[in-house]
Amino acid sequence: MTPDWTTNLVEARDLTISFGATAVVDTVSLDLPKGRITALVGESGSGKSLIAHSIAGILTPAATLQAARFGFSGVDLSDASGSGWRDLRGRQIAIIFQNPRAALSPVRRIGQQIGDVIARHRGLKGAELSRAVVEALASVGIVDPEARQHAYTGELSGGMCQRVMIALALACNPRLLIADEPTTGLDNTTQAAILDLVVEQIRARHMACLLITHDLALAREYADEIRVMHAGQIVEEAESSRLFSAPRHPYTRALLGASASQAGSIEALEPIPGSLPDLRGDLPACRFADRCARAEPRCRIAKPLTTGPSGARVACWNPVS
Ligand SMILES: Nc1ncnc2c1ncn2[C@@H]1O[C@H](COP(=O)(O)OP(=O)(O)OP(=O)(O)O)[C@@H](O)[C@H]1O
Repeated sequence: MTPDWTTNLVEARDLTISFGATAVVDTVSLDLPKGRITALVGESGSGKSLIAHSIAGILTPAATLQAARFGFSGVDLSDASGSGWRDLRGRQIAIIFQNPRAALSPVRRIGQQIGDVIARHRGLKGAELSRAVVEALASVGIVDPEARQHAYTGELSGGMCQRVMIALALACNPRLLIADEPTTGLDNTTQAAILDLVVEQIRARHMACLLITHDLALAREYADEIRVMHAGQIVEEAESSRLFSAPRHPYTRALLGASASQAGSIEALEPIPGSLPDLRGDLPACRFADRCARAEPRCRIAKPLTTGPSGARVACWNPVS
């Protein structure tokens, strides 16, 4: 199929990321549509951050990346020397991480840090630059931005630092925001405020957003689309409302059953059987097969991808109907 750049900002087909002979991300296909939030969920170690890093261009050089297609609005993301790559990584793709305090300089005032980015990307100077800095801080809900621009990160709360990170990320009007566990470590109220802000900005700017999280409640509340990862493979893809009301892959079911927010009560919590497989070993085609009560012999040989009537896709021979 030809890429659909009117709908999607990023299209990956059969993306594989390996360390030596070990494929830690295995033939993943992922689209990031404009104006929508796509959440990548799964247990720790399932490959979520490596996918984010590969899109952002910050994948460790120790990793090898292969893909049938890996593009951003027509620019090849796998070709670091290609034209457009530098502009893409510097301007059009922004990433925010957990622990914003570590990503910001402790010795420069926050207004100066935002000013540096705006000056570099938009070429503003003097009064125009000062105005843009204050506007950037105001747009992420920093109260009294005129005064706050002079603060150092040590004088701000964790939630305020994340707002500053978001202001920095959005300062050059990127088209894609990657949010990698952006609210881990923040209290519930601050978490909600930060994610409300991210959603508001994504919608207003018609950006695409990749939200990486292990928190299913958060994905359910804020994402439009969910992609469920297990051991480097995407096992189910669906709109958020559909995935949570009718999960079809046995792993998705197990993940929901093991989540305190989704199980309904502590008594109803059920641990996921087994653990993530050792990716260095001999793996079945479906990497969940050894943990799955519904596995069949063919699950070890091939992994299907079937599309249901709602458009949801499940990589399973024997999905829950
Ligand atoms: N530099 C590296 N060398 C070898 N293996 C690596 C390296 N970086 C990551 N991996 C492996 O790749 C797999 C996926 O890691 P990744 O960080 O993407 O997972 P994740 O789903 O984001 O987990 P978490 O939620 O804990 O961040 C893991 O098995 C990890 O051990």
